[in-house]
Amino acid sequence: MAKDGASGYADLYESSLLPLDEGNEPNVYAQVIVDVPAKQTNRPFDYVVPEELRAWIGIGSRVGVPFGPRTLQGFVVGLSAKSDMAAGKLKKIEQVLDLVPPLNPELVQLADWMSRTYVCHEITALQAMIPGALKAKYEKMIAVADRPERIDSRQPSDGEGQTMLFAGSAEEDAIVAFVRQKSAVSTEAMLNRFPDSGPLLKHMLEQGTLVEVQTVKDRLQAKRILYVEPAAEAEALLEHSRSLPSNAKRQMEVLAYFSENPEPVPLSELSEKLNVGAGTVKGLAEKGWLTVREREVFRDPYEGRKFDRTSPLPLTEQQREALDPISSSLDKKEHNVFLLHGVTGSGKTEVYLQAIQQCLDQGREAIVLVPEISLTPQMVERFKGRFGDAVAVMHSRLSQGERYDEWRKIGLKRVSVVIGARSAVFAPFANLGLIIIDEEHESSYKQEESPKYHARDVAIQRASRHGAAVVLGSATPSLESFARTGMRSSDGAGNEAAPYRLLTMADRVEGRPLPAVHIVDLREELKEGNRSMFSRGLYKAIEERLHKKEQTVLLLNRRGYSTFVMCRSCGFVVQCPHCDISLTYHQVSRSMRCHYCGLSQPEPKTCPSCDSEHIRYFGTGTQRVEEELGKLFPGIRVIRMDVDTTSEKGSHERLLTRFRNKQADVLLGTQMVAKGLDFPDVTLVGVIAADTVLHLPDFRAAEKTFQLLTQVAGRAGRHKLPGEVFIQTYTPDHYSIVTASGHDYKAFLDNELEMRKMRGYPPYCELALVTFSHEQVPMLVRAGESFVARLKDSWQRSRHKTEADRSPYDASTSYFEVYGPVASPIPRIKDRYRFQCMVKYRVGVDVSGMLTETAAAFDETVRQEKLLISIDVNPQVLM
Ligand SMILES: Nc1ncnc2c1ncn2[C@@H]1O[C@H](COP(=O)(O)OP(=O)(O)OP(=O)(O)O)[C@@H](O)[C@H]1O
Ligand SMILES: [Zn+2]
Ligand SMILES: [Zn+2]
Repeated sequence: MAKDGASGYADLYESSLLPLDEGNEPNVYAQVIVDVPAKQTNRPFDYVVPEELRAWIGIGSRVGVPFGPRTLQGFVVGLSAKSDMAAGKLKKIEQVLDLVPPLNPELVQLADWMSRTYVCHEITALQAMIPGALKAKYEKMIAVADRPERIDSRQPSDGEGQTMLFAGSAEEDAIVAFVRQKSAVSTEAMLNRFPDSGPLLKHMLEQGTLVEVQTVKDRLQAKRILYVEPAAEAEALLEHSRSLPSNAKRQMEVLAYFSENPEPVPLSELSEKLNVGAGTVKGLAEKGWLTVREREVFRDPYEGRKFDRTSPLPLTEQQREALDPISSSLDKKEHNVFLLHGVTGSGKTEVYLQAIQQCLDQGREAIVLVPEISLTPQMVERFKGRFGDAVAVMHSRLSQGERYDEWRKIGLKRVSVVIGARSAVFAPFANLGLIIIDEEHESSYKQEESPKYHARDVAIQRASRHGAAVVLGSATPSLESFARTGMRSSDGAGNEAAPYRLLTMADRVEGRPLPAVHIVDLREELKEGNRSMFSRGLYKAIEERLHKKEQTVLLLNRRGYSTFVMCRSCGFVVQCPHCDISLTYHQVSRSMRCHYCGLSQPEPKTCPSCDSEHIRYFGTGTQRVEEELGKLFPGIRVIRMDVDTTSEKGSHERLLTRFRNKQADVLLGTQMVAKGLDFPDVTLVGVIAADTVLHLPDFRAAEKTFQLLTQVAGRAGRHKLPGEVFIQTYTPDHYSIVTASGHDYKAFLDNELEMRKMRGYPPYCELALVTFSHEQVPMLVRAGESFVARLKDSWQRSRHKTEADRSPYDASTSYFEVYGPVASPIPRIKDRYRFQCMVKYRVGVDVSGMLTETAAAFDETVRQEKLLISIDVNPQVLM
């Protein structure tokens, strides 16, 4: 058959299978990505758009399409007048799942970009953009075997059998008519209608008169409730009322009510208000005096909550200087990325709010991303307080229904601001003006499962297509972002064109001072006989707060719990001699290993540095801290906030509200207590052990330590009362701790950049991590080594290609190294061993392309040997 598109179209006209009218609309074909995340299906398939569905199908529509023997959900990613496929092979779209496409052309293009950038299937990217409620649910239904429609390449038609179709009994005819009328019927509905038809149905299915089809359903429907409204004017209602028998008191009351309140009211509300049953209302509806109808409602997670309206604050000079460039970028509808570096309490939120106001005034829309953990009522209040019902809120603690409804408000244009965690970056706005990412340094903006995207990069992609501004805000910007504000390119870091613009707010509002920070050397405490987890300084400070009725925040970071080995006498941490990261302790083998180079050595009995015997793996739990607080300060009221106490829905908020209402003296917790909280009476912050993050086997360990300490310190003294901070540590001289105590981001940056440059880590290069897992180690080693060899080979080939047309002076970007394979830091999960290799490269190298190509060569092994290969471009977690 003709491959050429035009003649393919002509073929269709002749084809008896697809009778098309003359003078058709041009968009007769749809390109559909189907819901099968596999390499073979990772491309659009052509389908015919039937005449009757044409009005409903657009780019971004969800459809049900026949695929092999099944019906699958798919996304329409293109529409065209031509198809390269042979006409006889094309099937029709069976269903459209939404009246309005849930995605738009821009998001569909974004999915394509994501699949190429993050090495994932396009369907995986598309699915990540819609709420869980819209993920496909498949249901078996019965349909009439409509031969012409069902004929396809797999099922050559010989015309036989069709003539037999209606040669059945009267009951068979009735069944066929019934099914035909409904297009498809569930077995259940069928047996309801024809109670004894079980055997006949089976026979009809076997015979081929009926077929079993699979249809696509939503997991969740929009919620509908019954509303009652008057069907006549007030006068007429009262007249009807007078015509009722005198004992129909209830009915009279209802009519009287509607004569005064003509607006529709939910049936349940009416029943409650007037104390009448549904029967009374039904009686009146049957008389034609009232109308009862179903209406869609939104499940509102903030229903009944009042948000006091706020108006814009007069800006401080620093806020004004930060807002101006954003403002003029919005004015020009230019795409720009701003990095707003503002110290804790400098009033970044007010800058966001006023920028959003301007964006809304332009008739454009805004997205605000915040880390899940700081999506507290306090944060929501600030946005709802300023923009009221124009705000939708999306976070994971909403029920699936609530999430779906908040999301639907976007498509229905009921809201123009979305505030949410990572996935809110996909809010299907069509006219975006501004995307704000608060606490931009947070690693939770990176999704750890496929698609392994970073919300910051996705936001910038989207904004560039909309001519929108992006504001990345933080008191402790990530090194990667800061580098993009224009570090000298001779460093090799950042782009010469400085893709981000830096905006700085160096002071807290109203001249409030940053808190005074004390570093406490825990080795000294031990020397002086204090074996408690509280230093004398911190102890006294807590005691003082209890006395003054002020509040304390205590941070205990449990990340890295028990995994590194440290000397309690001198603070020495056992490190890899080749990689400058701490070795990870393995309890089972009592050994320590390096996860970058594979070095392994036994656990030391004494400290290699000071010979002390107090060397062991390190860690403390929040529960133990709570117990000790109770012992030291009898009667102290502690709120403990960690994974154990916050697993229940709403518990996080409840705990914070209790703390805000001063029902506790101390808020003790993990990283959760470090971010975004703004409580006026918190004047003391204590960090139990600052070292826990510092020694993680992660090149970002120092950066994370600095960020965490700066953020948690920033909770103290944000209002009238001045704050004080105690950082307890075994490594008081580490630059991340020293610079954090001085609130000195620049000094930290200088130190850290030096380190990164020396060791070759971002922002001096980019990373990609490939993790292999399998039940058997030899298999892994073989696969890993062969993967690395192929990848290097792919690089050699592509380098020769690109170097041919590069000027001899430009060698700077040509950088590509592969390290490993070595065992992963978590060497076994669920009985599968894990190996990894790390790729270091510079921007300009198409690492995603090379990884895709290399991985493709392992398809067979992956399938036959159950080998798993996971690719993470720009990983945040190296485990
Ligand atoms: N222009 C202003 N005039 C008076 N008060 C202000 C102004 N701007 C902000 N504030 C107040 O200053 C406090 C700190 O502001 P905000 O919480 O926005 O800081 P932030 O920069 O986001 O800090 P963090 O990074 O610690 O979250 C808030 O209580 C806020 O209401
Ligand atoms: Zn020691
Ligand atoms: Zn090493």
